[in-house]
Amino acid sequence: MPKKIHLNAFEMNCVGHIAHGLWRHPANTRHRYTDVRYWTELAELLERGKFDALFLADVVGVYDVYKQGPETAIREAVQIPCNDPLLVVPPMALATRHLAFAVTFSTTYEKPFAHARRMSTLDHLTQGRVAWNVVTSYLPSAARNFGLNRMIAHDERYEIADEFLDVSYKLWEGSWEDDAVVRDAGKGIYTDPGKVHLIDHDGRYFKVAGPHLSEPSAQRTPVIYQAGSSSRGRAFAAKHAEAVFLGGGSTEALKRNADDIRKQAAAIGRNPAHIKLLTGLLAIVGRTREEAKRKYEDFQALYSLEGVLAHYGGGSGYDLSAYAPDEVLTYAETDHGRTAAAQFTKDSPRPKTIREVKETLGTLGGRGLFVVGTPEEVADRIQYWVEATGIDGFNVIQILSPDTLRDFIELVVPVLQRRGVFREEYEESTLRERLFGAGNSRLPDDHPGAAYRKQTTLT
Ligand SMILES: Cc1cc2nc3c(=O)[nH]c(=O)nc-3n(C[C@H](O)[C@H](O)[C@H](O)COP(=O)(O)O)c2cc1C
Repeated sequence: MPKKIHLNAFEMNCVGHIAHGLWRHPANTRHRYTDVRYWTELAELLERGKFDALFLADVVGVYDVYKQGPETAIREAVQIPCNDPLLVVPPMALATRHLAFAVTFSTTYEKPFAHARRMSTLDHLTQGRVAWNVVTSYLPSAARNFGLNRMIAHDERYEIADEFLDVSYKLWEGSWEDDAVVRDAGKGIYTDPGKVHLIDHDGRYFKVAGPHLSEPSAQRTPVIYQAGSSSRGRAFAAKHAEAVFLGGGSTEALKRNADDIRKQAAAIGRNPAHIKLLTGLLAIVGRTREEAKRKYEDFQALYSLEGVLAHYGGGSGYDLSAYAPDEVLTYAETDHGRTAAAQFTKDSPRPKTIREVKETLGTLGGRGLFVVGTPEEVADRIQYWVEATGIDGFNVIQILSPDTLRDFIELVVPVLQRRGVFREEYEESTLRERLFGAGNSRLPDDHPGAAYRKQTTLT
């Protein structure tokens, strides 16, 4: 029985998410992102395509590393303008019954008590169809937006994230017992106070008394996504993540990271099968190879290297405008994203000049798994990558919205379904059940969050 593949749509509440410059394409409707119907139409399309979820990335600062300022990012719409990822979820949840939603929030800048209630509210409203992409953030401008002069050091951001998750688990898993709400009109008791507990967390970074303000939702803890692939990021993923969005463009790097996360998870007593591993996929599909190639040439002509360099500068910390073309890019330990910093340096089979890095970045698909072809050819590559890396699925990137996903759903999904590697129908389920099987709406017992269940004292 071939492994069923998981598919998310990789999106962001903005005009320029990844395919920079393509907002200029006449068929692109991304400028409609401020219209709620843009989102409900996308959700309905994804549900028709039987996708697992819509994954909404987010940042809380402007990309201002490239050319030492935000001008390029602003001019090129590189993740600015950009709206809140969470507020588009309720209307999409109303327009669908099965599609789930992963929203990105930063443990470096959010506060755990308010965030825990926000996520419980979403889990209630979506009947358990929500995930949280846990990020530590990598933009210095984000630090300046939240009262800091510079970013907190890279590894310390993960220390904060570890404690943030512990506080969250105490609130989600331990504060309310499953039978706390009695709603006994005769006795006038809505909730049994003996079954709602303080958490009295007093840690290095957070002090939270509790109790949680939300009653238990279908999943309690939302499905935990994570996306950082540095060594500290992988250790964090091995402890907390239920789904990891792996960076690193080559199949070798992906396999290496996937194997390492599973090995680290097993070493701390987690079943590695309780972590799904995904990566980004850029697929340009046509009914014929010629049609696909024409689309690619059409998109490449509009792809903006300046926009990509602004995006890469924020993610990696490298301002490539400051280098001569023939200089070799060498790894520098910055406090930005180390996955991005490693991609063309220590993760690259050989040193690359700035000219070569710019050529790769300026080519659509240059940074990850990329395929141009017929539906069968795209499905072939998808199955090859799953077998070659051991990953469980993909975050499908949009070039034109919604044409890219519509092409994928109308042309590639039926091939994957015919080959028995993708669902033909949804089962009634929460997102966690969809990933890990019926009856698994709550965290598995081997997850660190489960340790806070059924404890009357949570300190
Ligand atoms: C594929 C991928 C997607 C990511 N998406 C986001 C995002 O939406 N928002 C964000 O702040 N960070 C995002 N990140 C950054 C990571 O969450 C993490 O904060 C950053 O990479 C630093 O971690 P690292 O040094 O372990 O890579 C992403 C990283 C990767 C590899």
